[in-house]
Amino acid sequence: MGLARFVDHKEFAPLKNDLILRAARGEKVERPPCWIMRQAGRYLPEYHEVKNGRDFFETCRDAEIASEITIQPVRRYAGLLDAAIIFSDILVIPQAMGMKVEMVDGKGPHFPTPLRTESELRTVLEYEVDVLKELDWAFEAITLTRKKLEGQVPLFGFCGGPWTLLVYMTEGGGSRLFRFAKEWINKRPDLSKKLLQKITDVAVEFLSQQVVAGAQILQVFESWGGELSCDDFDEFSLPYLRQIASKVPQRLAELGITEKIPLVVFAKGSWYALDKLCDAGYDVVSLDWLWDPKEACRINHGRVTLQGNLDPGVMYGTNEMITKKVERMISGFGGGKQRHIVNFGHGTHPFMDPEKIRFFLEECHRIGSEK
Ligand SMILES: Cc1c2[nH]c(c1CCC(=O)O)Cc1[nH]c(c(CCC(=O)O)c1C)Cc1[nH]c(c(CCC(=O)O)c1C)Cc1[nH]c(c(C)c1CCC(=O)O)C2
Repeated sequence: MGLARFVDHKEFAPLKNDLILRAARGEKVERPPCWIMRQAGRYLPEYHEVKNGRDFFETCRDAEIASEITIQPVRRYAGLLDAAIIFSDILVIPQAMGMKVEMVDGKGPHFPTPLRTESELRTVLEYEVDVLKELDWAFEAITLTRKKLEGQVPLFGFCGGPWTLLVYMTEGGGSRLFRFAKEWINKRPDLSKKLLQKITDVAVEFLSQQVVAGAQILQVFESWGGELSCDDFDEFSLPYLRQIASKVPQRLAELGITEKIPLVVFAKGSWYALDKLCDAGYDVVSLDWLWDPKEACRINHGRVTLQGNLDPGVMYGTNEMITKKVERMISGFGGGKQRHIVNFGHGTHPFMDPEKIRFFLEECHRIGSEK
């Protein structure tokens, strides 16, 4: 068991807006809280200005820059966003596990030596991961961001889901066919599960230490969930997502944090798993835009708070269209006064107009406050 970095939470300013925490707990709220996956990043001119051509992971590792980028959308959309999410990436876990990951401009992540052989995989299994040491920069960025936020909104910590990280580690980057990841789970399910377990152990420690550093709510991004069949999701994703939800509170208690930290899971594309995800130990289940909110609410039956799920592509439309889709979303989730957090069904795109996103947020506030 590693030690904790010492961060005195009393030095953090009191939270002025706890709407998302209340909604995650299932309380009745005055309007649905709003935030957007990838709300920091390439669609914002101020992101490019601060990044200034630097390497992506270098910007993540610089606490000053990462905190500035995290706060940019909160500043630009003053009063419209109800959470910040730390500027980092899901691929920092594979890095902490000893793998090299580069971010290639215009192409996305690239692993020069993906896991293709048993001996390569065993090297990662045997690698002793010191989460506090390998990811110290991430914790430093969280602590600094939390201070700079001055209690305006809660700060999200996050990590990748184990299956999604296995995909990147074996494919070596984004993929269309998932040939190598599918080869691993279908040829060597035993070894695949060992890797998933190792990633899970690192994820539990990483998420818990993010809370020690100052994160107030956590999200697990199982972005490639929908590439698994229903059967395989039950075997290669769900058990590890469940473990994360049950072990993070245990680890937090060991680390002296007794307050309940809301946990969010986003398993993109795994529509067949909604019922099970509502019982997986998370407070919030995030939905992609393929869901009809009414149908999702029917299945959920009030067990968790649902997050989502506007098609991000609506941002390319007219204001009238945005209004119409926001109305449908909020009324679909029952009016937004309970068990709903507004979000997109996936992240922003680099081509989006920041003013459309402002309009979207304003409409969510207006429509979500009605009645
Ligand atoms: C799959 C995944 C990744 N990273 C992430 C996921 C899960 C969410 C999802 O499904 O989209 C998570 C992530 N990545 C980033 C954040 C920051 C916080 C935020 O949401 O604002 C978060 C939460 C920044 C980023 N992560 C990345 C950027 C772009 C970096 C740049 O070129 O400036 C940002 C702002 C790079 C990245 N990182 C990843 C990819 C595939 C890419 C390339 C994306 C692309 O080209 O569109 C892996």
